Amino acid sequence: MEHLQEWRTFQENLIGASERYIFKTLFNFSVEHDWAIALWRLPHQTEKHLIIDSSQTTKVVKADLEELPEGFIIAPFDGSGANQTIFINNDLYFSSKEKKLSISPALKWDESKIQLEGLFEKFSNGMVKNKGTSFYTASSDETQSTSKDQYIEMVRKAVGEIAENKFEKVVPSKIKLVPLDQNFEIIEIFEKLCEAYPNAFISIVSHPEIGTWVGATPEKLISIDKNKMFQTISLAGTQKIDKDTDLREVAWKQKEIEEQAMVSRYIINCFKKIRLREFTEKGPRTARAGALAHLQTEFNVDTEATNFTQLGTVMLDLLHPTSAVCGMPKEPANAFLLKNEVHQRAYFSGYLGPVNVLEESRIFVNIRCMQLLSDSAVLYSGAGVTENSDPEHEWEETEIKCETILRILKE
Ligand SMILES: C=C(O[C@@H]1C=C(C(=O)O)C=C[C@H]1O)C(=O)O
Repeated sequence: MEHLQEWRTFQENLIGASERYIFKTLFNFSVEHDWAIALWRLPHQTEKHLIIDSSQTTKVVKADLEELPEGFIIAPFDGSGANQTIFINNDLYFSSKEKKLSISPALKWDESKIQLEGLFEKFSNGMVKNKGTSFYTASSDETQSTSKDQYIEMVRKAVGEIAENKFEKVVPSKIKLVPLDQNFEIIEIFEKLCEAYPNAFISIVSHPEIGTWVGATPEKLISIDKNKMFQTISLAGTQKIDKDTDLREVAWKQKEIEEQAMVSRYIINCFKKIRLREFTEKGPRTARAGALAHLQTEFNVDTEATNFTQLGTVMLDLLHPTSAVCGMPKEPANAFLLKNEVHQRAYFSGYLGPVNVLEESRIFVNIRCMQLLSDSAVLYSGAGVTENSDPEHEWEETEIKCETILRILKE
């Protein structure tokens, strides 16, 4: 009974507190206790979700959406390397809509009570008011930005190998090291990203093992909604647009049209592999991602009508990494990247998102993102190279893609 009263007071305090204060307290408390955190906002929504895994263990998982409990998944670009697919279990869940913290029924009340006592206290004392928000910083080997010459050389080499028919498309990436402002405040960055990019998936993953990744991605990998509808998209082709550009007026060149068609073809091939014919295809149409426009085609499947309940898991396995971030065919393009990219992609161009939260799974490609080090950030971006690529133009494209995050850091 005593606990119940404490819990009620705590929930009442939450209602009176600001969203930022709540996020900050939950981050600081989690980092003090080695708990993992994921904070996100879905495209076209205002509700923000935060989950905490209080197990103090790193959960390495297989991306099996039907088997996994409620939580948040983050997978690297290359699962055969040093980085692994990690799951953040939903032990504690906070929604900005309900302004309520819920404890997973799987957590035993007595045990969690001991852990949460400090949190109750922290909240009522307003102990974090004058402190910045803490986050994990994993060590990173990346100490140098990719130079323009380096990148252009890599694109030239890629065009050469495409001319030799080694592959059709490849997506070389680069990194950009940026010092962090002394007053860097991660929650403020999150809020600004949410505001600037209403149709992106905004997220922060902060985990003792993998550090902190922040992103504003326009690219859905797969989703399964409450009605068991499956969706994936092909997103590629890039051009800069103004704030008030009418998307219907945006024209595309042959290079971009072909580049995006390749991604669609890749998705349809995945459907073919599993003999699934009952999908609908919508597009391509122009989609906005901040100051950029992309070409996008939507693919939808009713998994109940087709009696294919594991479609999400099967497609996740087949699709990743798609030709939007790796290349086509996958194997030779991937071999090119392994050989020619100097940096580790780690979780860049991997995937991430909530799994089975409120009966939905929404997984996105981790692009337009950065990894946070203690006093700097590593930004990542790539550009699709085909036989018609102009190296200088591709470099410019990677610069503009970095701007998605960079302009918010500079604000
Ligand atoms: C690889 C990135 O973006 C991908 C590549 C695109 C392209 O080559 O035109 C467009 C959208 C994304 O699928 C990135 O943002 O880093």
